Amino acid sequence: MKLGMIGLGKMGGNMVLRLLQGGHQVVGHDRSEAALQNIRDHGAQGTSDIDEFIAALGEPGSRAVWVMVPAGQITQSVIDDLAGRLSPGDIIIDGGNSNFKDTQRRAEELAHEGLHFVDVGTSGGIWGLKEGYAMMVGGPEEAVERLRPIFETLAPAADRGWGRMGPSGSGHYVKMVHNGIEYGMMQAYAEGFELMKAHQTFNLDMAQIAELWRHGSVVRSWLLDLTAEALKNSADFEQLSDYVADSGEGRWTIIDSIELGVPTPVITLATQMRFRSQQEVSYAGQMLSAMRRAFGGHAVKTLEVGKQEGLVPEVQAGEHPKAAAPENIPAVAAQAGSSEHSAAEQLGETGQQRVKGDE
Ligand SMILES: NC(=O)C1=CN([C@@H]2O[C@H](COP(=O)(O)OP(=O)(O)OC[C@H]3O[C@@H](n4cnc5c(N)ncnc54)[C@H](O)[C@@H]3O)[C@@H](O)[C@H]2O)C=CC1
Ligand SMILES: O=C(CO)[C@H](O)[C@H](O)COP(=O)(O)O
Repeated sequence: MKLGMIGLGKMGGNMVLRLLQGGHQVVGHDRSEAALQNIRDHGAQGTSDIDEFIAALGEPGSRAVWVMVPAGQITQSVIDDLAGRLSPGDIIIDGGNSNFKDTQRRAEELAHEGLHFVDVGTSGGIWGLKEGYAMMVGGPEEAVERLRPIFETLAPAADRGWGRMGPSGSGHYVKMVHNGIEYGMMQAYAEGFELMKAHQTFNLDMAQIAELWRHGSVVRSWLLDLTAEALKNSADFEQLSDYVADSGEGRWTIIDSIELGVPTPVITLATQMRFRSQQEVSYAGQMLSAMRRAFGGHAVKTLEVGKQEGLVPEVQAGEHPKAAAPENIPAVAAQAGSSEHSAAEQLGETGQQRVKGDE
């Protein structure tokens, strides 16, 4: 079958290669010359000229274009552009991680133009080329049937790993929940391993445990396989930042759970943990420190930039990269009126004195 592919990045590029291997004819379009060259090197036609791309797709009414670009505004503008160029009977496929509500709206709008819209929640990442892609398909049955040869080639096997979920939006909806589950599973592994690493009594080897659990354990999974591989290369692992991005699917899953009144505590907390990781400094955390200092006279940690405040850490500084010991502890000690006591004790006394003074 002939298929047009717009977006030849990590996903679209490899999907083109898998389709070529399956004997399909593919025309690719991307803004990136390197991405185009990659598919040309493997025998596909690739062009950055959208008119040339459309012309190469075949007869109006029988054409199919798979869109595999970043979700959101880019997907919207690519679909808008396609809608103006295609004809009734043609199919647009959105294989990205689009919000299912956008998909429902797009399907309705495109139906008015006589265009079929098929949403495909696609899973498999960069491994899909070799292993095949799991595809959760939504949209009109007739259009999905026409695309069967494409799904059968992209899937891990012709009769497995893909299927029509229901009407437009259902494919992206199921993929959204899939990714919510992904967040929860990832978070559970990450927490368990962090706990074992912190429990220093046994000096446990994380790489050894991850590898061991891959074989026969109840918690073995593909995510664990990838984790075990990552832990083998400790030099690479240790230089990773703890910033964890999120591209929307977790947030939308939580919104859906709120709208339906269905509890999703694991997915929700896993998503919230990503938000926390994305903060350089937590305003809420600063506020907690301010309150503790105010009501209890407790010592609090300061940021590097806030050293001049001269606050005393309760715990030895340097344990957390986001906090540092103030350098002017002696100044605080002097202020507290005694250099005999520990700085933390002195700060506590200062707090008590201030409360007394206020009365
Ligand atoms: N990377 C992953 O593991 C997965 C990604 N997805 C989804 O697949 C979609 C694509 O993701 P990736 O391939 O990872 O992204 P990517 O960033 O690797 O590739 C996107 C490609 O689209 C091209 N592009 C951007 N704007 C364009 C435009 N206006 N016209 C033509 N080409 C344009 C870029 O040049 C790039 O080659 C996204 O919606 C993503 O959420 C879905 C499942 C897994
Ligand atoms: O769909 C995917 C995997 O199934 C993509 O890798 C997606 O980008 C992962 O979500 P996030 O970026 O929010 O971690």
